[in-house]
Amino acid sequence: MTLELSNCTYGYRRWKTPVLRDFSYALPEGLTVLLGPNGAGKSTLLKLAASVNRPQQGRVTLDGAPAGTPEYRQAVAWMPQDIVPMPTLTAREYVAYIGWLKGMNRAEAWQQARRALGRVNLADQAGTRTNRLSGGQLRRVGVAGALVHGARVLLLDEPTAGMDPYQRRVFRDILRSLTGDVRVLLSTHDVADLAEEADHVTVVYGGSVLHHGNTDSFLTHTPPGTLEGRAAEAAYTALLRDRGVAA
Ligand SMILES: Nc1ncnc2c1ncn2[C@@H]1O[C@H](COP(=O)(O)OP(=O)(O)OP(=O)(O)O)[C@@H](O)[C@H]1O
Repeated sequence: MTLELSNCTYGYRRWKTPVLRDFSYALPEGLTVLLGPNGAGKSTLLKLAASVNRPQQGRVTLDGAPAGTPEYRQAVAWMPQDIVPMPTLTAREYVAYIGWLKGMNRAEAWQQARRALGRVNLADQAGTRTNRLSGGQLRRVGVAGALVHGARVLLLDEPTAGMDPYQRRVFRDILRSLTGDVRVLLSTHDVADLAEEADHVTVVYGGSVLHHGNTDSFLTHTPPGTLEGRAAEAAYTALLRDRGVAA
């Protein structure tokens, strides 16, 4: 199963330089962490892969089938960077609604929403309206929304932002519990937290891929003498500096 962006160009304004230009990328197996400075194009890449936005040029495909079809949307889950609460919906209704939008029937979506909320430790908030949840709780509802329909590709935009350390651990356990050929592309600024857990690391800058490879190859950028537990952060900083990026 391959999610692929081929020669994609995307800009938010026609008269401005595109954010991504002739951008090609194939999502590898397992967990890939997507890193890059603010404004590098991480969210833009995720939105193209999620078929939320369409490239002005190029193609986005899953096993060769084009993005935007119902099959594609069912196979691919996207958690946006900003989860917008819906004041009229409870956490469970919100997650079930995502399941329904992704093609589940109502009963199944309702059932799976309960399960997904349980996985993010929010079963006790299932009946709380989403506008009454804390920022971290709302992000966990977003993660539940990405899990609800059993997608084969998870695109998660800064899923751990605002989560407390315990919930970040719960989230890492969820990632580890994904079975079968589920591919995950996850953007984060919590470099230390996640990069060492990943199978692959992709670093983007200025709309291009600055580094892409398995985690070991990323960690070779760690300068000698780096404190234990700081390897990923130090590797990231060294990599940007070596490529002349002042982030
Ligand atoms: N809706 C929008 N309208 C206009 N420009 C946008 C919009 N969204 C993003 N951009 C611009 O596109 C570029 C890439 O933004 P993007 O959000 O993809 O970066 P990012 O790597 O996710 O950044 P961050 O780490 O800050 O979330 C930035 O220059 C940003 O200002």
